[in-house]
Amino acid sequence: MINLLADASMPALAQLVRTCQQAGMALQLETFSGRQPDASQLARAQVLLIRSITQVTKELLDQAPHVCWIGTATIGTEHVDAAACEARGIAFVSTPGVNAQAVGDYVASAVAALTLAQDAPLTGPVAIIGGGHTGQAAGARLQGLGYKVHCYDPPLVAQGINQRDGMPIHGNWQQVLTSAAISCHVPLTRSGPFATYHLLDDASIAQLPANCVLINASRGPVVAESALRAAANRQQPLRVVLDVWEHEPQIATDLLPWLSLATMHIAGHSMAGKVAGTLQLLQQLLSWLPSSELAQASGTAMPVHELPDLIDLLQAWPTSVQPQLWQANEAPDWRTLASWVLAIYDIRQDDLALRQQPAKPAAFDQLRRGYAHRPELSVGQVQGGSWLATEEWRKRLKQLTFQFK
Ligand SMILES: O=C(O)[C@H](O)[C@H](O)COP(=O)(O)O
Repeated sequence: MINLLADASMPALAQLVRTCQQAGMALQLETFSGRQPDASQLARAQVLLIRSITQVTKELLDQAPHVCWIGTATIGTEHVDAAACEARGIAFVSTPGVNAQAVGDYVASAVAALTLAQDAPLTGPVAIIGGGHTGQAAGARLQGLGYKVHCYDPPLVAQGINQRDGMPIHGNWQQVLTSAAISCHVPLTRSGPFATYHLLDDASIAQLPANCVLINASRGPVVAESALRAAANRQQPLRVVLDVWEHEPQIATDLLPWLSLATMHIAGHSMAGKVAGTLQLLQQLLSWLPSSELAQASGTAMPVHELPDLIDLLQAWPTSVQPQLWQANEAPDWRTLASWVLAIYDIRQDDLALRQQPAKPAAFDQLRRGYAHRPELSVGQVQGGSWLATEEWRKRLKQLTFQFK
């Protein structure tokens, strides 16, 4: 028998484990709520399934002598000491790109809400910082909304990559700082030639043009909160959107009145993104098990392809797959597109929810745990006139992930 210890907020996990058990696998599931599992749970576990809030340190590993596989259902991995896992022969996997579509939607919703609030579209190009999965998704959504997008990613440039999905890739930081909007999509790294810790510091933020939109849906410490505080104190006219915070689960409550939009690290929390994370972990676990020392303990090995697929799993959350239909006889203008985005995912509701809570760490965690089953923009379907047949509009609707006939 293999003991799986998992974060309780992993949708679809119980169903997936049941499927494995029905196929004859000897798996036993135990869950923990909150940030860290307790010592007795760790002492029993052989497989650990986590999300971003669980810190896997040497101390945690000391309490988990039987753990030989750790999977995080997230894109970011800085919460896991990967070197310590390797030193103990523990396999460690993550789920790259799994909630990138949700993060792209979040950025689209932020820009839609801010432009409608000022009744004016962005007036210049948009900079994406980081051309990985989430950066590409955010860049595509913004191109779909009609903006010119460029991407700052010196590591990609160093590999000779200068273009991705219609986005020029460059290493010119000044070009970022003169953009009408900037959206951060980098992992948090504290050392090395491309460290991202405090990438947006006081010197950079002070240079941003008036009315610039700055979105951080990557990791809190990428944008120095002290630099935002200084900008707020000098009343610099910026529109800052924070989903992540430098000292989570404690948020910078003093900044809230100055921030345009503030949310509780939920940019990637579409239902499809969360379920896909759980599914991808189980797929990776089933692929690894037969060659591992746990092979015998797990009994019959179930082939990965026998796991249910994402579409089947999502049927348990009908609102996350329900189509949203628009009829448009003429090509939509920027306001209409923004309203379509907000009709599916309205970031302003998440902003309101955070501002209504006493901003204590426990309340932040509770808001995240109880987060609604958010659909992705891909539930949007557009029907209309001849404009839909043009190559330009087909491309833009695809970038927004809307379906069309
Ligand atoms: O790295 C990621 O994938 C995201 O930041 C993730 O959405 C965080 O969500 P959590 O794992 O904390 O639920």
